[in-house]
Amino acid sequence: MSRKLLEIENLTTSFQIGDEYYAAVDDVSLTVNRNEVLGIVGESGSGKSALAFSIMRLHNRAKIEGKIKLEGIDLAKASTSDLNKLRGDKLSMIFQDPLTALNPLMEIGAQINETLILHRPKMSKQERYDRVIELLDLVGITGPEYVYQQYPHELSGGMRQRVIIAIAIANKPQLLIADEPTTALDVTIQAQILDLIRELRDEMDAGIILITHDLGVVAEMADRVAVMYAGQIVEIADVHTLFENPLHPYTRSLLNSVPTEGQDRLHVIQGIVPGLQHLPRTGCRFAARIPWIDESVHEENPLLHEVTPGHFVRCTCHSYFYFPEKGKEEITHGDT
Ligand SMILES: Nc1ncnc2c1ncn2[C@@H]1O[C@H](COP(=O)(O)OP(=O)(O)OP(=O)(O)O)[C@@H](O)[C@H]1O
Repeated sequence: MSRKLLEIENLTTSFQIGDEYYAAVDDVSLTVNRNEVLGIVGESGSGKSALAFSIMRLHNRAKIEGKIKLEGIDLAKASTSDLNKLRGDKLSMIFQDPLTALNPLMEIGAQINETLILHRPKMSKQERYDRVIELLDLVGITGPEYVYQQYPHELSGGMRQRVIIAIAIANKPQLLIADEPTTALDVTIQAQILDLIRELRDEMDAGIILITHDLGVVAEMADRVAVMYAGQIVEIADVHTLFENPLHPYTRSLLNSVPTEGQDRLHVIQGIVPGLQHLPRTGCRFAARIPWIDESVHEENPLLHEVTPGHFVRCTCHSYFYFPEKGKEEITHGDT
């Protein structure tokens, strides 16, 4: 069986603002294998959630171009009824905000039960009840029989997030997308949830897309990492290579803005990701945020280059990049 689970080819997702369409995901191609966690990192507004929502086909007014093949089925072209069959079954997502993702008026057990009724209609009532209890237990909720009858507001944030995960994994998805699954949680709960996601990958041979701002989480969890900036992937590599030898100025700036022991000064990335209407659409999109780098070193139409097997970086400017705090004589690839 092929290890490739998801193959995204030249995906562009655009939103209409006024009379124009603007791409929030711009010509993205990537693969997720079975039993693999692909981390996606980037600042707010870089297009990570837009990519996740495109894979789930949850945008109702976006224009989607390109291919999103899940085990050969092109989700970009799938009908609503086919998507309804796939979502919550082969394909699942853990959303950022556990409170808004749950129905406040419905008991926890009934909410998990719903997805079983929808996708496993042949299960008996007793089998479904047993499965819900099993799922609550699996996500580390103690007293599952009691929690079954509780309402979302009666649970802590960490427990609600576990319920969301129980719903997402109820039907053993092949692809699980986790969008900032632990942002709202304290550190101990965060570690437990991440362990759980790792177990899922191994037990279900699932592919996982983990979207996060937190580079520590990525370092710990991901097998490969894609760095997104302004709707594009600017670097992709296995996790070890990305942290040991980051090349793109954006990746290096992100890594260099994380405090480490013995570091006297942090690099602050200048500016912010521009809004959709103001994104540069030609040239190196990161150029404006590294104005001390000579314009001539950017490619006119930056492409992803494979620098070593499996390590891709966009634009040739990485060869000339240095941190202003360190000075030009410090140019060495990956010296963060
Ligand atoms: N439905 C929409 N209509 C118009 N613009 C949108 C829509 N959804 C997202 N955008 C824009 O697309 C760009 C990418 O947004 P997205 O939410 O994907 O970023 P992100 O990297 O996930 O950020 P965050 O980490 O804050 O969730 C932003 O400029 C955002 O304002």
